[in-house]
Amino acid sequence: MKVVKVAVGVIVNGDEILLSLRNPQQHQGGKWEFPGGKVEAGEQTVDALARELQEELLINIDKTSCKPLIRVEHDYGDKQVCLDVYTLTRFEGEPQGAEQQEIRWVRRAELANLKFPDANEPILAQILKPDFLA
Ligand SMILES: Nc1nc2c([nH]c(=O)n2[C@H]2C[C@H](O)[C@@H](COP(=O)(O)OP(=O)(O)OP(=O)(O)O)O2)c(=O)[nH]1
Ligand SMILES: [Mg+2]
Repeated sequence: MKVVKVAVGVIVNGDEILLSLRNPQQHQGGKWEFPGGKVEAGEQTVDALARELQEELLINIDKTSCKPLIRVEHDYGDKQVCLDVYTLTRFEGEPQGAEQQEIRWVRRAELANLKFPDANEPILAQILKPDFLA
């Protein structure tokens, strides 16, 4: 099966992280996600991340503030994904759910109470480490 390469952004503001609710008709619909999307052929991952965050949230990120956090490979059975996850702290514009999706700033300690796709487990573990972003 072909692996879908995905650029994912953990957008951090102090102790809060920006989440986006996947639309019900999408793969893994109805679950919270870190915004991002598929990397196109020939595209650099951070460029894909910037493009996706512009499309989904109408923000312009500072690519130099993007730091690799973790790579997660996960097989959903119907779909295999490789998530390249970056933290970022600097962007311009006020985030909006440009694709009619709900968005929400959530404190790190609250993340454990929300439903995420299975692939996100190791990402959440990284974010919940005491030295995250230290
Ligand atoms: N963005 C994002 N995708 C995730 C996360 N966790 C996870 O398993 N995924 C999966 C779900 C999808 O199969 C894939 C991302 O695809 P996507 O649907 O967001 O791609 P896209 O934004 O380019 O959207 P589309 O135009 O294809 O609908 O990665 C996550 O935290 N964020
Ligand atoms: Mg997306």
